[in-house]
Amino acid sequence: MILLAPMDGLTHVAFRRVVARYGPPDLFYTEMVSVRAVVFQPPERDPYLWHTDLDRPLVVQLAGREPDLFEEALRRLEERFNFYGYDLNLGCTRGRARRQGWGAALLLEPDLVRAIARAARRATAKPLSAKLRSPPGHDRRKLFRLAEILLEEGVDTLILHPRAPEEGFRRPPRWEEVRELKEKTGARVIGNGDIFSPEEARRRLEETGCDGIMLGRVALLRPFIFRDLRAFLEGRGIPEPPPPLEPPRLFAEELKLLPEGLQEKRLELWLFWYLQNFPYGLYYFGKVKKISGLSAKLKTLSALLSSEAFPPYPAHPRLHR
Ligand SMILES: Cc1cc2nc3c(=O)[nH]c(=O)nc-3n(C[C@H](O)[C@H](O)[C@H](O)COP(=O)(O)O)c2cc1C
Repeated sequence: MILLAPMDGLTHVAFRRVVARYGPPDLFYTEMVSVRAVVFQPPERDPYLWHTDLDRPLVVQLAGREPDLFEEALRRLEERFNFYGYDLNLGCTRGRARRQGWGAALLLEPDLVRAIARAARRATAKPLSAKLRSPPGHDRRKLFRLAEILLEEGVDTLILHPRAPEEGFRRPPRWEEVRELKEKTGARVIGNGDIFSPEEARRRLEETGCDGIMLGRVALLRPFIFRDLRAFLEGRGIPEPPPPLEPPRLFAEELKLLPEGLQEKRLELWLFWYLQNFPYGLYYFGKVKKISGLSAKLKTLSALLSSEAFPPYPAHPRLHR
């Protein structure tokens, strides 16, 4: 199983459709959606939940800390849409999540995790995953205990990004924890973290015996990675990359699905990552950011990228945000 990771501000419907047009993963994930927003606003009008037939099967990732809000949010989503499944965010380390005590903050609250998983399971019979970071200090005992709790409460897939919250993206992920989690639980385990090429993807699958991998930033740099990875795993070799201007053109077309007020910001957020494919990418990004308007931005990009080509894999982002 190859999954597209949830990424805040980035894995919206427009981006997912670009990915789908090149070659889809087995499962798409939305960016995280707050349970509070789902409960207190009309979900149909929430662009973070918009989706189409192309970006399917789609899992909605939910973030929050109140079990009753998880339950109510899931009921509302179940009544209105036909998502493939849901995911509980137990890994986000961003400021908002830290301040409000959700995401990775929940790794230290096993009783609350149990209550959330139980409430979620009451509200849906669909596939339910939980995406975790390793607990602080890479405490294995805590990791296995959390896994046990989640599985007891009916979560069917564990997705592990084996970095502790305090590490941000600084230290390499400890993939041996993915293998141990699989061995220890026998559950469906998906590994995530620092896969930047088809070769690395295959190595992680082979080394850990996990059931699948989830790709995040490499998909921002190469939205066609799922096509490449599938071809590579099937022994067909990696196809030629598209011209560098093609993904931004497709992206700008698909952005029309989002509210107008969001389109330019979303293009910028993505270009910050995408342009890191190229040695002077951050300089290009600075130039494009200064120009206002979608079509003016594209025109500038077209000049900047006209003599660029994708370097071979691995596609490493040089900077984080
Ligand atoms: C910009 C950005 C936004 C992210 N937003 C989310 C999110 O909404 N929910 C989540 O569970 N993880 C989020 N993550 C973490 C990714 O899903 C993933 O676990 C992490 O990037 C490691 O995978 P990678 O090395 O393949 O990028 C985010 C990561 C990045 C870089």
